[in-house]
Amino acid sequence: MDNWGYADHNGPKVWHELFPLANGERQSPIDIVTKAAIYDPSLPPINVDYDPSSVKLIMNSGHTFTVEFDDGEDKSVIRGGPLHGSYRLQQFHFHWGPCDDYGAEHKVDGRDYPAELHIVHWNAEKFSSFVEAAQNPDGLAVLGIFLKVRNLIRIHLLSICLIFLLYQDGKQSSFTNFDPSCLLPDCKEFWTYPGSLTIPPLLESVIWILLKEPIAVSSRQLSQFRSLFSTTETDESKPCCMEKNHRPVQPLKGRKVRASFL
Ligand SMILES: NS(=O)(=O)c1ccc(C(=O)NCC(F)(F)F)cc1
Ligand SMILES: [Zn+2]
Repeated sequence: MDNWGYADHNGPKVWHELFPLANGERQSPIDIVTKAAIYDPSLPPINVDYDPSSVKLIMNSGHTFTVEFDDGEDKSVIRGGPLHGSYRLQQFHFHWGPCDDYGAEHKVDGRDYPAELHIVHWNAEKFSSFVEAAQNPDGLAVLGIFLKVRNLIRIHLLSICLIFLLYQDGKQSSFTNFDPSCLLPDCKEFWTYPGSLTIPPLLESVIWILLKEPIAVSSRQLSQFRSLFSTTETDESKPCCMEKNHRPVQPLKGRKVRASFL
């Protein structure tokens, strides 16, 4: 179990004690002030090319649930936008809160979304492993997608939840043929800025790409996220459930946010 979490005694307010980068110059998440974003017409569109067969397993990574992919070769990649070259898909996971009113990590003009999806990629053209890439300023690219509550059931997210609900003993469960591009909204307009991992060790190696258009989930699905850990935490000594796992927004410290749209 990690020595950090989201409670008062080990949460974001005290992460700097163990992880000094918490007070660094390019920390994430941030509040996207749309009026201050700089429209950059030279930004090419985002291009994802995911191979559904590269999905490996779904696991409880202690602070969220993570769907991992085979990143041993260039099977599923993201290109374009602010990126130079292709970045390889490694995993995706979610952040949520104790209720539907907040729980996403980034904000837009101070607005909270109830949850946020992070699709994590690493620069396999420049670096030989994810961990090496994670030590470099242009090593990682995370595609951030806001979730909004609409009580139409978004079948794909539902299928993830159902799969995850099947997994019982806190171990990982394998599943095949899942293409995360089905989780993306139709509109790929985005904001981009240089930032960091939003959980310790908070490495400042992430090029953030945040899609403007949220995807819809039902309130019931979000409650499934919160309840998942309560059903799987069979060991009484561990916290009963993961009711929130989002870091507050961090100071911009002079960084510029670019927009792909006017
Ligand atoms: N929430 S986030 O910013 O998308 C995020 C994405 C990936 C990781 C991660 O792989 N940590 C393990 C590492 F890199 F070895 F430190 C952490 C946070
Ligand atoms: Zn994340």
